[in-house]
Amino acid sequence: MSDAAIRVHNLYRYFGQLKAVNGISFEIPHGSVCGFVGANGAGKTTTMRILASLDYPTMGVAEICGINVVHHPEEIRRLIGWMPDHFGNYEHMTVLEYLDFYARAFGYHGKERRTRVQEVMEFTDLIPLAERFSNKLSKGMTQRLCLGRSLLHDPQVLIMDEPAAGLDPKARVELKHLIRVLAQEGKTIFISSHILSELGEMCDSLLFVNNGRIVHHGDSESLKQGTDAAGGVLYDVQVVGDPQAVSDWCVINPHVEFLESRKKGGRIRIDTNAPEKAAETLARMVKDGLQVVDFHKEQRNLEDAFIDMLGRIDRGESAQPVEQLPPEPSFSPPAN
Ligand SMILES: Nc1ncnc2c1ncn2[C@@H]1O[C@H](COP(=O)(O)OP(=O)(O)OP(=O)(O)O)[C@@H](O)[C@H]1O
Repeated sequence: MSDAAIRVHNLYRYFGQLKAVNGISFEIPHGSVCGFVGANGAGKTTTMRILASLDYPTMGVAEICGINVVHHPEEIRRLIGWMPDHFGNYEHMTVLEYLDFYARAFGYHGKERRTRVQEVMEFTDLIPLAERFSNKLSKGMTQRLCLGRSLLHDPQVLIMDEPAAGLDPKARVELKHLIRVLAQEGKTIFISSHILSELGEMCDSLLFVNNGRIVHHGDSESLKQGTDAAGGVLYDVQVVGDPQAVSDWCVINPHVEFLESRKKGGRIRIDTNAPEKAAETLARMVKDGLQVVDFHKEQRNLEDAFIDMLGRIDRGESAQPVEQLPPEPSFSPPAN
């Protein structure tokens, strides 16, 4: 048995001929924040719904804290907080009534119920909105209400499907702050989003999915510092004196290409990822008389790195889907 908070092993979900989830495997350790990224239709919601025990896989295993989501859905619903991408709220029900209703549904009574609702409203800053009708909230307030609802039973694992979609920048910052606080409290958070730069900031790891398969699982740095489409690495070089010296030097040196001028030097491309090659290039520059004051790998943003990776996969080049693990026994969903 795995001690991961979330474990998915060779998971498949077919809708007729469509392979929405096509053999994915990953583990997310306790207390970490993992971003789930992919284009529209990549299979994120389907995977999350299976983890939330709202759908059955065609084949494979999904576990939360070592508990199988298909075999023990009731236990899973105690362990997880589920924040769907769309959620319904009720007309003529205030924020307070709404949360109180769900607290009852979770089985809380009397003082304990009032305390839970109060704590959640404080955390999500909903107290000033307690008497507001829940269907008359802004998108940001609605998301805070949805987060509050998912936290009522103090779940260990939070599964959030596109929580930042449609939020203005201020509401996004507020949501990010709440997620950070929850992470500091030790909750495991699995969050999907299209806003890659924000995910990179708040996640310990990123899981990229494409056409139902995992294409990258690692931290955002490893993705941003990857190679370009042809395997080269980009560097920023700054020199004292004439910046033209950098481009002149590149013309007569193999394996190095000058890409564009910068105020104090230029942007160059070294045609291999090997660090020795970078060290050798820098040493040669200095030996040839360039007064180099800065020489560093260019940081690409996550969007560019992701698009680049998808391009390579489409062309059948270097990046490959993460290796598939041997299958575990499949099962048939219960008949009910
Ligand atoms: N109940 C269903 N019946 C048939 N096809 C479905 C069903 N649910 C999802 N799909 C299809 O499965 C694929 C994956 O959908 P999914 O919603 O998981 O993607 P996603 O990555 O969450 O996309 P988005 O970012 O647009 O929400 C899509 O092609 C979708 O149309």
